[in-house]
Amino acid sequence: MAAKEAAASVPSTPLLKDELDIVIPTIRNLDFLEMWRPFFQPYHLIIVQDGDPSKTINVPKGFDYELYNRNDINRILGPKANCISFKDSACRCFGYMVSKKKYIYTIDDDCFVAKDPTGKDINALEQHIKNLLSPSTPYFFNTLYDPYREGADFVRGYPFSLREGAPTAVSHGLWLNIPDYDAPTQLVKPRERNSRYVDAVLTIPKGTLFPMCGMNLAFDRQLIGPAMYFGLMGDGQPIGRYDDMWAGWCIKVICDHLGLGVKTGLPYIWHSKASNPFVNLKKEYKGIFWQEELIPFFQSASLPKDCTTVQKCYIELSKQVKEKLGKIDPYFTKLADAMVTWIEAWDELNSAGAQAPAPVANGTAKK
Ligand SMILES: O=c1ccn([C@@H]2O[C@H](COP(=O)(O)OP(=O)(O)O[C@H]3O[C@@H](CO)[C@H](O)[C@H]3O)[C@@H](O)[C@H]2O)c(=O)[nH]1
Ligand SMILES: [Mn+2]
Repeated sequence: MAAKEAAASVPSTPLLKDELDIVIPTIRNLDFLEMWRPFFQPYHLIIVQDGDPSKTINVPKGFDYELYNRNDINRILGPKANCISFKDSACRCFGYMVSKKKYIYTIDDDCFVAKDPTGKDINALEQHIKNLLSPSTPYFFNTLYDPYREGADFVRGYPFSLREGAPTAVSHGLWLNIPDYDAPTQLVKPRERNSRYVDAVLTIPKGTLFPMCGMNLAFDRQLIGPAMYFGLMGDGQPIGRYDDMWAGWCIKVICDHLGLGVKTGLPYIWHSKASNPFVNLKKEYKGIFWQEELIPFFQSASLPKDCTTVQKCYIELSKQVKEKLGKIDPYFTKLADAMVTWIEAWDELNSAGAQAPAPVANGTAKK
């Protein structure tokens, strides 16, 4: 292909430029954005500042963003703000709620641009968009992985009636360098680094749960946004670092019920900072034994046919959480109530004609 033709084939406008927000939870600084600038600059950022709201977070020049700290969250949500975690990366879900876009990409501030085996910088956002814009295959496993990818297809024996696939709701990316291990594994393998680049995108089959990591995650906010609640974690809560796990179990049950797909695999980011395993152990401790009861709950959870919207599914799930998990610990009764508060707040902010949140102290709300 001649250079001129090649240049013409590259879309001049980045994909979904005005339909996607990038949500970043932070207690640190945002210098990591410099490395992402070529890929992120065209997009609008929603920064959720955790911790001390009086601290000023400096956003590198040239980025279009809005920033919310705890005072903003309290001001916008009022009493409902108690469903948004404090001093935990779970706070990021506030960004999903205030966004007005169809798609969300969320990334941690210690995640950098990784290189593929050829040494080329990976545009993680572009790959997530490709994952979200192509169908998933939750009903029948394609052994040649993503059949919609250039140079692949459905293999012999794949039912033609299923080749249209299902709409993709979630794209779950992975990490080179520091893998997302739990504290016990971090303690046993402190020097383990992930150097294995697997060039594949897989649909997680219907009926199978997975441990969703919020570090490098994209989703279709219109298809599954109201279920992407990251729970009650951090300050004042008996558990931490199960924010994304909780959300992942809830969204997978709902995606399976609504016929939506969840993909995992490419893209990779470079995860640079290993959080403290001893601090993590304290945060995770209860989750490590609770999850032995949580997983069977989600595996057997079923939603009635009249749950035809994400909100209805989520409210029904919260009822089952209260009824079946409340006996494990009062925390789950509190969490079930917070799930309802989250949906109420979501609907308040996202109902037709809802007022956009007032401009924020640190940033320049662009809405
Ligand atoms: O109290 C806090 C702590 C952190 N953040 C911001 O959240 C992300 C992740 O923080 P960090 O990189 O320190 O933690 P990890 O252990 O690597 O996080 C992964 O584990 C899960 C924790 O729930 C989560 O899925 C992953 O993110 C950074 O951007 C911090 O600045 C915060 O907002 N509040
Ligand atoms: Mn990290």
